[in-house]
Amino acid sequence: MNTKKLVGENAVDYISDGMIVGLGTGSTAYWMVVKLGELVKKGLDIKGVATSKSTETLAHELDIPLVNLSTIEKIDVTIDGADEVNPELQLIKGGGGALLREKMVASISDRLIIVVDESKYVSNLGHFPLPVEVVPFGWELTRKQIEKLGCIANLRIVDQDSFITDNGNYILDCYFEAIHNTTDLHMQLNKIIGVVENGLFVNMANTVLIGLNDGRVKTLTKESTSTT
Ligand SMILES: O=C[C@H](O)[C@H](O)[C@H](O)COP(=O)(O)O
Repeated sequence: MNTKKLVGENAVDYISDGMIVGLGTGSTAYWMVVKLGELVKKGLDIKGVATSKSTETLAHELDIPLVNLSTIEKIDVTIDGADEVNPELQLIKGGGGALLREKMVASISDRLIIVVDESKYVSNLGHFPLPVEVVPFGWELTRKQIEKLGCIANLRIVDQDSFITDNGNYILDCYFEAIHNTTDLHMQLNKIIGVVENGLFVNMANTVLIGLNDGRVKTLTKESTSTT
């Protein structure tokens, strides 16, 4: 069972004609974008806003019309993946390095819908290392400041080189044993000079769709839970 495909495709039910849609990044959001491309070919009239260069490329390949974030004031719905989700619908994102653009898009979205497989649903955030985007200048100093908050922060390396985000920055993957006060940590991290943004999404998601191994999809909102 490809639960990422299951839940990604399921999420397009939240999209309708005339909407501006935030297009998430990653291997789960991918399936939503592909399905949306099929619907656009059949006549669905929407405009997308990409959360990364890779999603922008995919949307172009699928002929999904895009608008630039700078030209709009609000997005009707954004559908995106996550690396961890807790029962309060708080998230860790940025495993693919797209957290800054994802957070900018989410911040002007009327509704943020998160699509994950069941392995991502956890009681406490923090087992997955928290990605923090930092400017390359003086990054070792920034790392020291971040580590004072109680973690080990590793520079993300890909193919033996520093990973560079779409915005030209580095990612520090921060290993906290567990993250209990997400609001405080979010604020403390973003106060450090040199930090651009962190991967904690607090009070942003409205709905989480979880693809279950038995082929069903669980829908979580702050008020209710249902499985279909
Ligand atoms: O930077 C990447 C994004 O936050 C992704 O949405 C997140 O890492 C989940 O990706 P995936 O669906 O590939 O596990």
